[in-house]
Amino acid sequence: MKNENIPVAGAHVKQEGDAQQATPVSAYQKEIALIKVPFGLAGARNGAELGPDELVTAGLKREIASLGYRLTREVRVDCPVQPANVPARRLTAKYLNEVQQVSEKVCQEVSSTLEEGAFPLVLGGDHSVAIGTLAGLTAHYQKLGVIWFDAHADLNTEDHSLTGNMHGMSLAAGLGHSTFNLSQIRGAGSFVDPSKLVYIGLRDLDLYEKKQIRAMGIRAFTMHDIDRLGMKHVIEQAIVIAGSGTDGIHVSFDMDCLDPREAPGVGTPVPGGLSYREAHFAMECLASSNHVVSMELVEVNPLLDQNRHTARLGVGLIASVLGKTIL
Ligand SMILES: NC(=[NH2+])NCCC[C@H](N)C(=O)O
Ligand SMILES: [Mn+2]
Ligand SMILES: [Mn+2]
Repeated sequence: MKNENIPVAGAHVKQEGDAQQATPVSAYQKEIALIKVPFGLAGARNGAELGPDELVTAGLKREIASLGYRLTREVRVDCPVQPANVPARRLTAKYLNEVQQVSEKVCQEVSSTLEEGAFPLVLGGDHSVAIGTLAGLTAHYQKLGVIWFDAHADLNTEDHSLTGNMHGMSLAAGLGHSTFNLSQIRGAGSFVDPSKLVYIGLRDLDLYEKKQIRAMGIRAFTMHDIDRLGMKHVIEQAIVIAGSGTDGIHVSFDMDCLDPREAPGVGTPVPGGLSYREAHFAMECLASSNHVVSMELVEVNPLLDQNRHTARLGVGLIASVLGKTIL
């Protein structure tokens, strides 16, 4: 049930020779659904549940409108919050039931958005919200490419996680490695194809995750690779890997891929991350590739932020994916 009118972001990016005025585009390219997921129980610290509202306060809707997109739906997924003084039920996968509930709701919203022909923009929340996003996307797209911007690989399973935090397990669920995986989510499609998955920004991996990346042959551009090759080469390669022979690219953007000096408001900061321009440049290249079919931006933690810096940066990066250019 592939949508013929695949809504791609940035389709209106001005090409050389275009008139100065914004180029009119057909409506389907310019429809967007905002799916807010205020869920933070699967993260390492409190506060990621405040991310969606913070991004809106930082001007997200204004930015979307000024790029000429019509907001076709705006939903706030009803998410469980931690009851006071009740300990997590399991240590191997904390708040598993809650993650499952939220994943099903996110899956439904993403599916409906795609059926309507709009572009899903999912706002986390911690990175466990990606499980629901991937579930909804795979239901719609047979061959999904994924570019995962993150300091972390989020490949842990219940048996291998050292923390029990499920935001570190979302891709294991997407690939079908963990016991809790996409097949347990009502409405989900098939697992993500590891050969169509690309990491960008990795620099903090658990031993099991390193082994998995090697064993599966997953393409991973670590910070070392970005230093060595430059973001231009990295993002171009990533677009080829995730974009060729697929129905489109999903951009899963964990704000902790950025250097903590740029994005202090994240729950699991790791030094030595992407610069402001590296991140924007990658988003701009994704926009002009015309391959991006959905995006999620996660792990904005307003409680740890300074002057809304991280949320504002997040809004800017979303704008770049949606086609905002400097000139
Ligand atoms: N989405 C994230 N920020 N994930 C961080 C995961 C950190 C660590 N690898 C863990 O499994 O707990
Ligand atoms: Mn992550
Ligand atoms: Mn991360």
